Amino acid sequence: MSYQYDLFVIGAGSGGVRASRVAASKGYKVAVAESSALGGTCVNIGCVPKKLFVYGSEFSHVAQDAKGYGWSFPEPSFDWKTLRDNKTKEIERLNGIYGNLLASPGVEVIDGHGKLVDAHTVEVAGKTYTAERILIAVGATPFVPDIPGKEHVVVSDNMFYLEELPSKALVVGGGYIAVEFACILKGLGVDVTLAYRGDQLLRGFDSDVRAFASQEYIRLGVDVRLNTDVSSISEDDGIKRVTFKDGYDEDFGLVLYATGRVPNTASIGLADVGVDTSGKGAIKVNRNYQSSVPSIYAIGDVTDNIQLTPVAIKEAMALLDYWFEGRDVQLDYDNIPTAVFSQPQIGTVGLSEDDADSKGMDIRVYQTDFKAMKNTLSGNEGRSFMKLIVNNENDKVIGAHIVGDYAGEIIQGLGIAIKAGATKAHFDSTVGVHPTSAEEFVTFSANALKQRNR
Ligand SMILES: Cc1cc2nc3c(=O)[nH]c(=O)nc-3n(C[C@H](O)[C@H](O)[C@H](O)COP(=O)(O)OP(=O)(O)OC[C@H]3O[C@@H](n4cnc5c(N)ncnc54)[C@H](O)[C@@H]3O)c2cc1C
Ligand SMILES: NC(=O)c1ccc[n+]([C@@H]2O[C@H](COP(=O)([O-])OP(=O)(O)OC[C@H]3O[C@@H](n4cnc5c(N)ncnc54)[C@H](O)[C@@H]3O)[C@@H](O)[C@H]2O)c1
Repeated sequence: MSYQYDLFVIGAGSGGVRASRVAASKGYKVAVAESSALGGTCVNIGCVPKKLFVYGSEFSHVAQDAKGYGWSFPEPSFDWKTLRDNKTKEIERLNGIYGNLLASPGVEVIDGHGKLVDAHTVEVAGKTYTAERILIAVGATPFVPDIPGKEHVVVSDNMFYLEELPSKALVVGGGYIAVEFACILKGLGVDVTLAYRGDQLLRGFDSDVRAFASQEYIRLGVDVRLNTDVSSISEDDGIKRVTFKDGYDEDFGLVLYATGRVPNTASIGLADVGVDTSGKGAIKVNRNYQSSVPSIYAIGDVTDNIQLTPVAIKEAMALLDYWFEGRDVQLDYDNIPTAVFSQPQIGTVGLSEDDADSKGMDIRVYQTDFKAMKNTLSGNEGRSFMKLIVNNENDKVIGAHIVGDYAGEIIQGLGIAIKAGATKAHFDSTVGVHPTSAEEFVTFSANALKQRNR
């Protein structure tokens, strides 16, 4: 049987772009269908514009912090449309780069929504295309719970194109997107309430990190309300009236729901072709990213594993090795470093203290919190936190956690050390970089041992 393409990819996001362009550069005839902009969530409505907004937001502290260093500025002011539109120009520049990345190895880009017709056929805008293999990399989309008035809320996708910034906003959720946007909005001058239904933000992170970060968000001026959930929302003349489950009402200019993301599989014909999915619509794959239909593969957020860009990219590379070198995929999902770009940032890699305890491991924990040097002259009260978890059985460092400036940058290097199996003795024998916050990780002494009741 001959097909038009060796590989047809649905979705030109983090995973789909990498798989398409590398497969084409290795000699496959490849097409990719994209229903929106090249680059996917990360480039257009995720990591990249989000980080640009974080930078924009952080400038709000500069004038205040610089005073103690001798600087004075006229009263600062902020123009939302300048930030929003400069961000959009930068994203459009990146879209062009992605177009070139795909064009140069000869990937054919097809505009439109891809839908499976059978195990080897995809339909896009009324035309059908056949391929020996189909890769589904359609990502995920925001999930909003079914509450009365859900039509009055926005999701992260909308935050990048708001016409105006509200003066007062409610952010609902307690994960990455909720805390990142609560801090972005606060820095941009919005009065922010962050409502989370659970008893602490950032489920899944180390408990001390969660408590410390939450305190720092409060210090920043975010009104963090735990054990709080919304029962309904109504709108009058643009003002959103939110009724909370305890019966209390409050008005906001904007309500952002950041309550998780679900795989983008509602309308791609999976059931018709026999591709198995989980309850949430995630495509079930084996270790080589092959679905229940052998010619159809899936990577990235659509499999609802770990929703991070570098994970989608690594999965694409692992799948290419499987196809081209015949090597079974051995991707190691342990010790994936990650950062939350809140203010302050969080960086984390390896096990939390809670994870290690629940595995019954014999551990010791070093931790410290301190005022970073930059905050001394500025008078900024913000503090940093660092924590190292060590396995007593073999002295290996099995977890590192930071809340503070540059956490995302610092954790990348610690990720390498932990991946390489570094012990506490290796950390101790490493010469610190002085004066930095990161040097705390190589100078933890017995004085920093956490008293644990175990
Ligand atoms: C606000 C936000 C901030 C984030 N920040 C970070 C961060 O800082 N760091 C990080 O690592 N991760 C971050 N993420 C997560 C990251 O964006 C995703 O994990 C990553 O983009 C997943 O890549 P993917 O290839 O699976 O899917 P995506 O990048 O989502 O790409 C899927 C593509 O498929 C297209 N598509 C969907 N359906 C179809 C169809 N039927 N036909 C054709 N095309 C289709 C979509 O338009 C999209 O372009 C963030 C996510 C969000 C929402
Ligand atoms: N810096 C980064 O790397 C980064 C940034 C943003 C997003 N992401 C990725 O995108 C994913 C999605 O982000 P997210 O913040 O939407 O999801 P998340 O899973 O991190 O957080 C979702 C939050 O919504 C809450 N929630 C879920 N259902 C709810 C309901 N019915 N009512 C009230 N609250 C509810 C959850 O308890 C949780 O706190 C993340 O898990 C992450 O993998 C990464």
